[in-house]
Amino acid sequence: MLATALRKVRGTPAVAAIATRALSSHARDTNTYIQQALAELKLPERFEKMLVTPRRELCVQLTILNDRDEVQTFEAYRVQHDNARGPYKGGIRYHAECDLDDVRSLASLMTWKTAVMDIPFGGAKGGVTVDPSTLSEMEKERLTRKLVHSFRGVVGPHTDIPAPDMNTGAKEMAWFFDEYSKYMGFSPGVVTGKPIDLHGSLGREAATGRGVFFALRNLLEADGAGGVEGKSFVVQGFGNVGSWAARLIAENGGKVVGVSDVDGALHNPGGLDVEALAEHIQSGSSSVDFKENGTVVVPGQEIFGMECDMFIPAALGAVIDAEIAGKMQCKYIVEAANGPTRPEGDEILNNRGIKILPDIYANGGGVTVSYMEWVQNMQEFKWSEAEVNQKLEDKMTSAFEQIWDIHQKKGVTMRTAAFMLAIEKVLASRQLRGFC
Ligand SMILES: NC(=O)C1=CN([C@@H]2O[C@H](COP(=O)(O)OP(=O)(O)OC[C@H]3O[C@@H](n4cnc5c(N)ncnc54)[C@H](OP(=O)(O)O)[C@@H]3O)[C@@H](O)[C@H]2O)C=CC1
Ligand SMILES: O=C(O)CCC(=O)C(=O)O
Repeated sequence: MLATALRKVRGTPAVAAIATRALSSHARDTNTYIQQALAELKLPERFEKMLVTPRRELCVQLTILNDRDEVQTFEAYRVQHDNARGPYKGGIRYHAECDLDDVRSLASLMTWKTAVMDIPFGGAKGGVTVDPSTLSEMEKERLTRKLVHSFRGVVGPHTDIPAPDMNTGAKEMAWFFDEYSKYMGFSPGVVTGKPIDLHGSLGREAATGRGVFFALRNLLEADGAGGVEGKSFVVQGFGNVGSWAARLIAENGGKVVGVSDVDGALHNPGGLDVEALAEHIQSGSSSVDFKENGTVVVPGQEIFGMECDMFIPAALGAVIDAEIAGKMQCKYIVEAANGPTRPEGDEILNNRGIKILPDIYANGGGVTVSYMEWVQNMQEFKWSEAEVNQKLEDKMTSAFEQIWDIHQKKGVTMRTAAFMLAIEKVLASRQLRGFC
């Protein structure tokens, strides 16, 4: 059916450059990757505009009273990119540098990610321009509840389902669920990534990092490089995603030789004690105060030049530009972060023979288990953690096999292969629904 659907839309001139006029770097980068896949698919230009343009963008001002009774105002965004395959889905980020362009790009990536992972959702993303470290717990709660007040008309269990992203987690999702339920009645399915004791799913907290682990293991095996054991890894960002990925790598015999966060980077060619580092950070200490034989503290930017088998960006987007790409000393990059590699960096890495497993697959474990949480909420049952992890592993493997197959058969990068897979699925749904 997909082949028929696509045959009908082919046959007109291949895509030309898309209009990037109003876009700054993040959205333009994502659109470049879409263009590259569209060119391979030889799809007509008219689809390009439709695929890159979000369905809806909501920009609001959130005003709260801070703990000193002063008025504080924050910009917040929800971009709903595409819902052809199901309700919009995507996290909410709290970050000082988050802006509409950033959220636009992240929302688009969600559309392709849910399609690659073959879960019945579309793509959206939310963000608040705020440095959460400057807010107290009470202020963060007020801000989150205000966000629900502004977004409640466009989100819902069958409409748009938010989740955690950078600097948000189970606590924020609990406030979100509670506030939304005040307006709309009991609605656990409005948001995923909730605490286990409040309709969250077992396995969701670790899911993105666990998915990254399955992804990298699949890549090494398919590429004939063997297993994780004995290989060296560098992880940029040691939050939810980076720390879980690093833990699973270490648990499976991999050597994590470098990690970084906002405070700086740690380097230990013999392999860091990841569990001890995670406990150290969890206790409120800075990563750079971690003391271990053989571990040295270096400036954060040095993480990119560390020698390793595999580099895992797990922090912000757009960190690997042309200059950084020229310095990297790894064989593989597995994109745990969203949008970490800029197109000019991507080209250099491809030319250097460094293989990149793209974000829209590599970090798809989070939204996949979010889908499982939503299913459990809607059906009012609970899967065990082992069941969730097994379903996640199956999904990660099945998506990988499809990407690898396109990569091998068409001779395109894994990024282009993943976008090709996703675009075909979204277009087929769009066409079957009548392009409305
Ligand atoms: N959470 C999820 O389920 C999913 C997340 N992602 C993506 O994964 C990435 C990480 O998200 P997540 O782990 O949830 O976020 P967290 O907020 O839990 O962690 C982010 C980490 O990145 C670090 N960091 C931030 N800025 C820098 C910097 N300039 N240099 C080095 N490290 C930095 C932070 O350091 P510090 O702690 O010092 O602030 C922290 O360790 C993001 O790109 C996100 O979009 C993708 C799919 C799902
Ligand atoms: O869990 C989700 O629904 C979305 C997570 C997310 O924002 C992402 O995958 O980037």
